[in-house]
Amino acid sequence: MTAPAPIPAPVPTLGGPLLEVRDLNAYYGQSHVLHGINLHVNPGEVVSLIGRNGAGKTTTLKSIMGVLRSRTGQIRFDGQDLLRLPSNRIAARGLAWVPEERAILSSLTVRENLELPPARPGGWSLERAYQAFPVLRERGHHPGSKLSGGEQQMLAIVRVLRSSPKLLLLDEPSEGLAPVIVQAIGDMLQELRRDGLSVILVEQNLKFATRLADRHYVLVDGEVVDEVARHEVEGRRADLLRYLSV
Ligand SMILES: Nc1ncnc2c1ncn2[C@@H]1O[C@H](COP(=O)(O)OP(=O)(O)OP(=O)(O)O)[C@@H](O)[C@H]1O
Repeated sequence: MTAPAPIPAPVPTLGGPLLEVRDLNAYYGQSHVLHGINLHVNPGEVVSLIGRNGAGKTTTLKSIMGVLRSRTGQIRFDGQDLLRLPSNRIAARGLAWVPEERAILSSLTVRENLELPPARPGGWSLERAYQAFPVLRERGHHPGSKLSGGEQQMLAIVRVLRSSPKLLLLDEPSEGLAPVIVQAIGDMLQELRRDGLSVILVEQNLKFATRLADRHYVLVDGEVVDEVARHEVEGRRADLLRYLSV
């Protein structure tokens, strides 16, 4: 058996980060949930947001995507401020979000889900999607509602890759899935990483997150309280586990 190819480190660019979030505050009505989040994602980097339930990970993704509009601060992507753009224009700039609830169209078949909307230039072809997850070809005529949780997650991810995003936002892709499916999704994300796609990965599964991410931001009560780089993970594993334990 040959050893897997080493994953190249992301190439630092002179152009600065792809995404830069500064002093992000977010609100649900009167409830102030994010308290000055600062984070960035460099081109080709996989960054994780980790933290307990309710720490603000999903709210950070929703704020970046403009799905939650009640927010202040700065969100710069590819040099442009996203704060005032509606979510469809944010998506059109190359950000793709796969929410925790795996937004697929449950009444449409797998194939219809993949074909709607049509692939953009540089996006994944149907063939590439089927090569990554052959089960999607086998289930091509099944409605989304009849898929297992793992199949839904695979479909949700490859569906957004059809639009050729520059930054992929994944919310707990491993949650509730069997180890073999988590492994398959992790392998596919490694492939995307090798291709240079930038990713923000929200995770509570530390093993999954540390396998993939170059850096980890730890969120507690709507604030980033720590940042751990890949090379620091081994020495700081106890801290990371403590941040996640209830
Ligand atoms: N729609 C909402 N209305 C009001 N408060 C909300 C809403 N969604 C989330 N919250 C609150 O905002 C805070 C942050 O929640 P968020 O979902 O971002 O956390 P999380 O870190 O993603 O955790 P989880 O894994 O549980 O989703 C929590 O206190 C949560 O109760």
